[in-house]
Amino acid sequence: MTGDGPAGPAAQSAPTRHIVVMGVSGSGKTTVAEGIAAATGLTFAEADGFHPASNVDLMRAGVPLDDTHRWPWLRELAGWMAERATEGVSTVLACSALRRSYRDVLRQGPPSVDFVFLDGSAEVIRERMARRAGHYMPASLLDSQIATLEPPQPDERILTLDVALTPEELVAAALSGLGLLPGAAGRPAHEVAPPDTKVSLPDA
Ligand SMILES: Nc1ncnc2c1ncn2[C@@H]1O[C@H](COP(=O)(O)OP(=O)(O)O)[C@@H](O)[C@H]1O
Ligand SMILES: O=C(O)[C@H](O)[C@@H](O)[C@H](O)[C@H](O)COP(=O)(O)O
Repeated sequence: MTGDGPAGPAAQSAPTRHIVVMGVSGSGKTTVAEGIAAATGLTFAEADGFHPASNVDLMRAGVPLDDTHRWPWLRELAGWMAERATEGVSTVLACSALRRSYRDVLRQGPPSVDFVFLDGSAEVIRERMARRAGHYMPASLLDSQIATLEPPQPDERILTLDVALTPEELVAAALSGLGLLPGAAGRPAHEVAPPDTKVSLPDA
């Protein structure tokens, strides 16, 4: 049987895209990842939803996670992306992915992963966390998130955006920088864009 699975014939030819919007807690990952999903049709997931209750209980109590708490969670996220890839489904994930080694675990999932890093002033982020209602993550954990963060290394070729931009500006910059077009459901820009469309990636 070919071409009539859940993903349809396109899944046989077009590679899927897998975007991870990364950054410390409160940097706007969920907001931007949801915006990318809304604009493109990529399937959205929130990495927070993959944490076991024991991890959430720690964070709620103001205790930072360590590697032992994160490895199984990261492997599960990589597996989720890999499963979607086999179904021909492109994805966008909001996930802190603070360390290079964490990002490397995610890269072991689907055939390719593109990261967008939301970077910016701790004070702006702290203020947003303090105002955010109904989230388990206390603003007091921001310092440990910043201490854990390993900013993207040049060879990772990660698109970095300033959290000071509006959500709309961030989503537009992400779509452009990633070569994603509205409604394209993650197909590479060269398959859907006219030849003169400008797609910018960070310098290698
Ligand atoms: N670019 C932005 N400008 C202003 N407020 C933002 C922006 N991005 C997110 N927010 C707000 O900041 C808070 C944290 O954003 P959120 O998307 O939950 O971050 P994260 O998923 O990284 O923890 C939320 O209340 C959200 O509405
Ligand atoms: O690895 C971690 O320490 C957590 O994943 C953390 O980075 C994450 O940010 C929290 O789960 C809070 O969730 P928000 O990022 O949505 O605030």
